[in-house]
Amino acid sequence: MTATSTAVKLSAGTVGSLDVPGPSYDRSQVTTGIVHFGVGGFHRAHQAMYLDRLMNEGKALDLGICGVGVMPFDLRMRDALVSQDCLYTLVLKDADGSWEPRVIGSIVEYLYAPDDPEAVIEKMADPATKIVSLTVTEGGYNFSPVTGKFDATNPKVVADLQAGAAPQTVFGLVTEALVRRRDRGVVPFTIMSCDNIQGNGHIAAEVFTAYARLKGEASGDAGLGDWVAEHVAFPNSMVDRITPVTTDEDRAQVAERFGIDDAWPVVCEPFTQWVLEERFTDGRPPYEEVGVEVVPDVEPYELMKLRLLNASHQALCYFGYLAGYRLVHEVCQDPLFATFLLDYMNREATPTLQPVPGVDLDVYKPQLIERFSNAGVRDTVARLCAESSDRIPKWLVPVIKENVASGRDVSLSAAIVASWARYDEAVDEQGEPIEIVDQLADSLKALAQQQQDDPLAFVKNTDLFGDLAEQETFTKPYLATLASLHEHGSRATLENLVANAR
Ligand SMILES: NC(=O)c1ccc[n+]([C@@H]2O[C@H](COP(=O)([O-])OP(=O)(O)OC[C@H]3O[C@@H](n4cnc5c(N)ncnc54)[C@H](O)[C@@H]3O)[C@@H](O)[C@H]2O)c1
Ligand SMILES: O=P(O)(O)OC[C@@H](O)[C@@H](O)[C@H](O)[C@H](O)CO
Repeated sequence: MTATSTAVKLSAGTVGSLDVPGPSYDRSQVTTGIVHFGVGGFHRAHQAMYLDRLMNEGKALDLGICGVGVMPFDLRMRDALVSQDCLYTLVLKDADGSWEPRVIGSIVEYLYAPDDPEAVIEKMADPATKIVSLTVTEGGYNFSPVTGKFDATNPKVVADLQAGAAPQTVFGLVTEALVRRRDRGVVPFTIMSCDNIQGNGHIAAEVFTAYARLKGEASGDAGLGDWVAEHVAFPNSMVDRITPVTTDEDRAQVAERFGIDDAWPVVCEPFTQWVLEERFTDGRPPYEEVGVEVVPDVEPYELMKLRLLNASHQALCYFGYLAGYRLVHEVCQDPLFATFLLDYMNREATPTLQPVPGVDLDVYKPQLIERFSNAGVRDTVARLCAESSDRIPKWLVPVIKENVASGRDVSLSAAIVASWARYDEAVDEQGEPIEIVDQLADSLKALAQQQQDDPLAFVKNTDLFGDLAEQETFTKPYLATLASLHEHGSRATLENLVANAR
């Protein structure tokens, strides 16, 4: 879709003339101090926005962001950002239909790694770079959710480990930069994960150290893994802001409402939260001055967010899709679904949480339903159904395992897993095909299709579920829900689950 003819192409030259707030700082004076892998919607709605807030106060101007993409998909982001001097419009969409725009200027350069891996490595090796941050999705960490160990058999990792290979992965690129810093006597940067993974800093430490050990072994640099483990900081963080995929309609609306021709604006909800562990090797922006909670221990916040918000997203998406919904707010404005979500949160997620400093869960949980119900955001059920094999094992399976181990009921969590298994049969309740978007789509569909003969086939996948298929506390409600989904459909199944929970 092309922007309306009166819209002005966003650029360093035009930003000052727009009728929308933008950088009050001189971007030509901003230098790179943060390298970020995975510049998608979320990074631009969250970390880059917080930094822009600081820059608007005249701070952190030496900590501008250099975005890096490693995936083919990132070519589009490179072209979009480079065409507009890395500026973009961030639009907060309120439930009342109002839109609040701001042009963000904290990303100052963008490198597409396959174009020039050496440039990316040297950017990170530069002593001016203090932090390498990541939003590379749950799958980007390349670890088994069951064992927590790095997958050294990934073909791209295997290729990066070859002597003399130009690195393609975030592991290969980052490790080479760390080697250069070590050899040049430069303090290592902090690796700051901003992905939705419990203990994201611990996991980042695990996978980057594992890669460094393998690289060290392959290149005769035996101490490399230990050096990374000892000298690199990996803060944990809890990150939160619902950021749906930008649509062509969003682009057209940004042009029409604000007169900005922006190749890739970002839209999101007004709510934002970032709780960050204080653990950095070489300083950090004074994030606490712009609303970030910097704390010694992030774990209670992470558990709360991943098990209440993210797991609830999975709780609503398959049942919602099967019931005919395509937009998240429509699902959550349906009282049956809202009740089911709150039942899951109260009965099964909450008993696995720790006390969360400063947070009243009785306020937080209904607030989630309100956020999900924001009709302005137009988040899609499809976004939540995608890459489920990276999400359910990391967010919901730990809740189930903890409850099973403590002898508590898991009926609702088991039902959510059953709804995923039913969804992955790839045919909806009207007999129409469902497109399963998942890197494991083929194997998941094959398992789901076997469940007419073997109803436990899907959950016998031990890579995703460990030994849950052998736990009767889990299998009993799982089998009951799966049978009900086949026999009565999504809505009637939910009605029954909700009634039984009373
Ligand atoms: N969208 C949200 O509401 C939201 C909110 C909180 C946290 N997050 C976190 O941010 C992540 C990204 O979300 P998004 O909305 O920006 O998605 P997105 O699809 O817009 O961007 C994802 C980015 O990750 C990159 N990526 C994917 N796999 C990779 C890999 N193996 N190696 C390197 N880069 C890889 C992609 O190329 C892309 O640049 C989520 O997976 C989640 O962990 C998202
Ligand atoms: O982006 P993912 O894959 O981590 O998960 C999908 C959603 O649950 C997630 O993006 C939420 O919208 C987000 O975590 C809200 O802060």
